[in-house]
Amino acid sequence: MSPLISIANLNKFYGRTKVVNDVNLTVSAGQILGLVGPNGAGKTTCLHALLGLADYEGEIDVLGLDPRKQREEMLKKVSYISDVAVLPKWLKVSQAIDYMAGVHPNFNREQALVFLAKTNIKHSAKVKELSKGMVTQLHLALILAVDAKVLVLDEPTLGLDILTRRQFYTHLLEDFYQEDRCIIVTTHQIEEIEHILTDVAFIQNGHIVLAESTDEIKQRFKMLAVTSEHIEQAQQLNPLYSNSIMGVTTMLFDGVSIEKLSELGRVNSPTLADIFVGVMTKETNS
Ligand SMILES: Nc1ncnc2c1ncn2[C@@H]1O[C@H](COP(=O)(O)OP(=O)(O)OP(=O)(O)O)[C@@H](O)[C@H]1O
Repeated sequence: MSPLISIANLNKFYGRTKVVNDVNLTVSAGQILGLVGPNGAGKTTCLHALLGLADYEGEIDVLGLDPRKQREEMLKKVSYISDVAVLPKWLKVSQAIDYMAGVHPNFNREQALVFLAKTNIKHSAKVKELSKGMVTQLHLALILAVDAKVLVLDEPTLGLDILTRRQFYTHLLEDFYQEDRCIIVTTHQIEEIEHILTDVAFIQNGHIVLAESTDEIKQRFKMLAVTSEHIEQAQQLNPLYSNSIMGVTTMLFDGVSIEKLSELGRVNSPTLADIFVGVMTKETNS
């Protein structure tokens, strides 16, 4: 089955500065890809290219369409929540729903109402009367009720409290995710979305430094709590990073067998955040 999104040799310059550097990525049905990178790495720029919001060099195919030339057609099947999502302050919740039902051919009013019923948002309320989290929930209700094959989320939970952030990702899985759809999500709170991701791409300085399924990544990387007498031996296996706190040294390894590491201490599975720090540290030092 061909991917729903295919990005090939994507480059983007602002003036003379290259901010996206030869990015290649595919996302297939059923995948939830986390695009993770430090500030200014190029995540939003990649997403804007994908949505036809920014010009670029390279080839992007979304659902068989070219975002530059067939944007209107593409947006019938693609939903997007950006980190700067705003809704007009004077708009009533009921008007927002009517508006979406009027303009979007694939908007499902019933689904939006079901979603809103799970919140404290009143239909008669104006956007200016809602808290920041409620505005995001309203936005989410509107977007998730669009029958889209592709959902693009750029820091969707920015400014929300931890309970609302958790709720957001639970709703995403329960109310949107299906095997025939895909999601691309960027976030700095990688630990909060780790459990929902099927795939991860780490990006630094516009360049993809690691792109794999979360299963493969968990196989590849191992965390070792090294016993003191084995620290030198462990160093020789080239850890991505080494950290000593209160007399315990932990090291992150890429591609070293569990058997070998077990001889040197206790082996654990690192979190994606650990791996991200390790890979970024290695890239910065190399
Ligand atoms: N309109 C613009 N004009 C000039 N440079 C820009 C513009 N938009 C983004 N950039 C630059 O492109 C680079 C990538 O920015 P981008 O917003 O894609 O990063 P990001 O990974 O999304 O960052 P963050 O996590 O901070 O949101 C940055 O160096 C930024 O300064």
